Amino acid sequence: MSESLDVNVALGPRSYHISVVSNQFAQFADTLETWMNQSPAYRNALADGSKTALIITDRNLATLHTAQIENSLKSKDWKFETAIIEPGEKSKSLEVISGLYDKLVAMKADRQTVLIAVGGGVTGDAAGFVAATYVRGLPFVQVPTSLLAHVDSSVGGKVGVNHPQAKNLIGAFYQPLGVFIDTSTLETLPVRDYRSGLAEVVKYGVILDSRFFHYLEQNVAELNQRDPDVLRNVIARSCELKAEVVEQDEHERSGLRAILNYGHTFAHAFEALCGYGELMHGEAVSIGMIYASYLAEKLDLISHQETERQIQLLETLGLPVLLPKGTRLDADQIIDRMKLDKKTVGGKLRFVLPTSLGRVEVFKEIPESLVREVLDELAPPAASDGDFQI
Ligand SMILES: NC(=O)c1ccc[n+]([C@@H]2O[C@H](COP(=O)([O-])OP(=O)(O)OC[C@H]3O[C@@H](n4cnc5c(N)ncnc54)[C@H](O)[C@@H]3O)[C@@H](O)[C@H]2O)c1
Ligand SMILES: O=C(O)C(=O)C[C@@H](O)[C@H](O)[C@H](O)COP(=O)(O)O
Ligand SMILES: [Zn+2]
Repeated sequence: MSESLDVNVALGPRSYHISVVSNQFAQFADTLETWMNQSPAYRNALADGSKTALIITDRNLATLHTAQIENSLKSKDWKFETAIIEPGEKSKSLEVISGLYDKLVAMKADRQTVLIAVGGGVTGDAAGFVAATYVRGLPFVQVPTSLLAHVDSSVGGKVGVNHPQAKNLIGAFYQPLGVFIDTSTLETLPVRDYRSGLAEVVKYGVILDSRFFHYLEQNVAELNQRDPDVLRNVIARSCELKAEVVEQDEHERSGLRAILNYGHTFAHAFEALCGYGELMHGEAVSIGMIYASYLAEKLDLISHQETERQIQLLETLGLPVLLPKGTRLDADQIIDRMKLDKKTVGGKLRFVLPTSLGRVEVFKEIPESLVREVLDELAPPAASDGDFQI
């Protein structure tokens, strides 16, 4: 059995652990109780004998890993119910949130009922929003099961749902009590969802760590084969990098946390305009990073060679770097949607752009004409028969 790794997210009274393990779902309930005992807010719950939980999961996970969480809870005499949502981005909606509130009401949940999200980023973001808002806050635990959720969405406390016009427009910052990552979940993850997570991994290399970017370049074959040792390193390093940023700017006030948004200004507009779920989030981020890098080239911030290295790495990991052929989005529409991005101030777009591989900055004064040029020059060609189309 491989050793477990632990990453701490130091946020004062909201500090928590990310536990990276393999084939240790049986230990989940013990780990949960340890975290509760360490938490100033929730240690009394166990002392009061309150061991109730609601598991939120999606239909795919319900027949896979969720049963292992349920078995672990049963072995420690927890009382729980399981709510199942439909898989996919469309579940990040107020309608789904409303159904989950109804479930908590029916259970007569109280402020000590633990909410456990078992699934990918969609489940984690939606469940976290319920946890942040129901009775003004429930103890919340993330059990991420997709690579994207392991390396990004389960860490840092951004929770929420989409508005029909823009991604993640409704939400909160709400940190979990802990994050339980069992890497064995990756064995059942479909390839498209797996690759989607790799896009956020590449993002960390570009924004913060050129050595990590180089490590990814050197380990493409291992990543494509889901080599367990390489994946454990990649998951732990990604969580460490994200934790370091979140610790310094938890609520995205100083601007530092915005660097985690590299590629997302374009990506979120593409996701909303193509229809939620048509492009996976990581696919949109992969494409968005190349648009942003191309914009950075136009501003003489980086060389074309540095964009090419990102393209090469993303493509060898099986990710798209341009919108699918036949996608019909016009520049005005895209710019209009980008203005709903949460980094926008006073109607002016802000972009996270690379200044070298391993470093990005937030730019406030980018002429819209230059953004339009990028959108026009990278616009996808018309589709021919047999092409994947949106
Ligand atoms: N909160 C944040 O900081 C943050 C960060 C990045 C992304 N996100 C959000 O995360 C979402 C994307 O997350 P995602 O890619 O995990 O999407 P997802 O939750 O839709 O999961 C992708 C698919 O994989 C399936 N799946 C997940 N784990 C599985 C497993 N182990 N075996 C088999 N199938 C499995 C799911 O059922 C789903 O069909 C987007 O909504 C994005 O906006 C949030
Ligand atoms: O945690 C963050 O901060 C991020 O920006 C991580 C992103 O990968 C993630 O997609 C996040 O949900 C985007 O946040 P948003 O505030 O732009 O909606
Ligand atoms: Zn993202």
